[in-house]
Order: sequence, then structure tokens, then C-alpha cells
Amino acid sequence: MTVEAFAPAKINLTLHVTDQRSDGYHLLDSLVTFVDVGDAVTVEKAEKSTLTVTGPMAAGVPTDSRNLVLRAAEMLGVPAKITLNKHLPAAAGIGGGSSDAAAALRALTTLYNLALPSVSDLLSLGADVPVCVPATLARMTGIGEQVAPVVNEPVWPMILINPRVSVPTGPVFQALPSKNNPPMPEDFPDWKDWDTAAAWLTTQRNDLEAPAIGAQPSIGQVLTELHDSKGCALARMSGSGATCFGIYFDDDIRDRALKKLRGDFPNWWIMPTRPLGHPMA
Ligand SMILES: C[C@](O)(CO)[C@H](O)COP(=O)(O)OP(=O)(O)OC[C@H]1O[C@@H](n2ccc(N)nc2=O)[C@H](O)[C@@H]1O
Ligand SMILES: Nc1ncnc2c1ncn2[C@@H]1O[C@H](COP(=O)(O)OP(=O)(O)OP(=O)(O)O)[C@@H](O)[C@H]1O
Repeated sequence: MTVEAFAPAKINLTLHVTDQRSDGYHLLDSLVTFVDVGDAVTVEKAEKSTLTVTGPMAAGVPTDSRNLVLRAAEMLGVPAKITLNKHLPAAAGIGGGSSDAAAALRALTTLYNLALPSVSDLLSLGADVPVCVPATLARMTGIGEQVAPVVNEPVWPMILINPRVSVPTGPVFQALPSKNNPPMPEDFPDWKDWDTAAAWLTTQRNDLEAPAIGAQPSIGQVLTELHDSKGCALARMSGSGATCFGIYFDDDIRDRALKKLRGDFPNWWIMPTRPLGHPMA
């Protein structure tokens, strides 16, 4: 028997850094969504764990115990033949490794009929792993261990752009000048009204945007191109970058922007997508 799990890209619609703990980790207040672009993890019972990485983004992805998918199997203590079909760029701010680990945990616990690990164990794989397990719109706080589901997600058309530069997360947090920034308001707007929802999002922030642009100026260019594309309601960076997203209200308008951006920037990774809008199976 094989079990397959989808590992959707994680998008930080907002990312407010509100404090820093004494161990150096940062406290966050982030609205996180998951979209229909992602990797796929397939697992099958085996005598010992093996990992094969395939797909258009396989190059450079570790196949040894550095890969979070193998670390997830090790955490559960179950051996499996694992295949990871890689579509997401790595070190890109869209949680590639974390979402793969979460998908591996969903698949392996189904295959072996096990419970999911505790939140502290999930966190030990990465700060983004707890939110990637349910993989549905959530408010993420703490350093990533507190995950509160949010309902009525807008499934608006989006564009993801990565200028094909990888950005390691730690140095971007370290370059952040102010660690004490305001959180999001306690209450969210009515997500069913896309105009109101997008207008509200524009009043929020990704505090890692400026330090990430400092490290990789091409992120600034990506944001300008998305922002200036016709019909874009909001352009923002996800996570610690470099991937940025644009939100549109209409598929045809989004598709025209997509065509123009792909024509103008043939070397960038540019993908149409939309939030999944429902819990993962
Ligand atoms: C930036 C985000 O992607 C937003 O969702 C996450 O907070 C990062 O999640 P992640 O990549 O799973 O992060 P980890 O692999 O746990 O940590 C990488 C590095 O980022 C920094 N880090 C991460 C999370 C956090 N709340 N505070 C931090 O300061 C730490 O220096 C850490 O060594
Ligand atoms: N399954 C995996 N896929 C890609 N990279 C992985 C994986 N497991 C471990 N890694 C390693 O993790 C590093 C960071 O990649 P990943 O895509 O997880 O992070 P990220 O884009 O920084 O995510 P975040 O959104 O949390 O900032 C890579 O450089 C790679 O060496």
C-alpha cells in the first residue's frame, strides 16, 4: 500500500515580528495560508527508510538525514520508502521543507495508523512545521507553536514569484533592526468580502521584507513588478523570502498579468495559484 500526501506551499499573508525570546527565537503574529502549488510525498512500508527526490526542483535538495522528510520518519520511528516530488524552490520562504515534513507525517501516520507527534516535537523539526500539519488558513503565534484556525478563507487568484535566489532564514531575522513591532489587530475583517479583506491586508506587514531586500535586492524588484501589474490588489513577500505573492480578484486579469510577467522575466519562477480554502485530507 502507498499513501500520498500533498505538501502545499505556505504563504505568510502577514508576518509581524513582535518580540525576541532570550534564546534568540522571535515571537510572531502571522496569518498563514496554503495554496494549490506544492510538492508531493509518497510513502510505502519498507525494511529501512530511503528517500528518492524527483521533479522539476529536485536539484540540490538533500537526500540524506538533512532532509526534513527523513527526519519526520525518524521521529515517528517507522521505516518507509519515501518519494518526494519537488516542485517548490528551496530556502524560498514558502516552507518547502516544513510542508514536506508535515506531509510526510500525515502520510506515515495514515500508513502505520499512528498519532501525530506532539507540538513540541513538530517544532523541533522547524518553526513552520506545526502550522503546516493542518495546512489550512491559520493565525500563527509564539515562535510557530500556536496555531489557531481561521474560517471563510478568500480563494482569490494569486501569482507567486521567486527570482531564483535562495535566502536562509536565520540571517534575515538577525538583520531585523526592530524586534518589537505591533501585532495584528485581535479581530480579522469579513473574509467573504474580498475588497475589504485585501484592503485590510494592505494595512498589515511582513516585517522581514526590508531585511530580506537588504540581503537580496531582487526581492524589491519582484515586489515592484507585482505591485505594478494590472489588477494586483496586494503584493507582499512570504516568510523570510525571496518568494513574493500578488493577489488578484479575477482569473482573466491574473492570467494576463502572469503572461506579461513570464514574458518580461523568463528566468524567474512565476506560478499562478490560489488558496486551497479547505482542510487537507
Ligand atoms: C519565517 C517563517 O517562515 C515564518 O513562517 C518561520 O518563522 C521560519 O520557520 P522555519 O524555516 O521552519 O524555521 P526554523 O528552521 O525553525 O529556524 C530557522 C532560523 O530562523 C530563526 N527563527 C525562526 C523562527 C522564529 N520564530 N524565530 C527565529 O528567530 C532562527 O534563527 C532559526 O535558527
Ligand atoms: N524536503 C526539503 N525540501 C527542500 N529543502 C530541504 C528539505 N529538507 C531540508 N531541506 C533543507 O532546508 C533548507 C531550507 O529550505 P526550506 O524550503 O525548508 O526553507 P524555507 O524556504 O527557508 O522555508 P520558510 O518558509 O520556513 O522560510 C534547504 O536549503 C535544504 O538544504
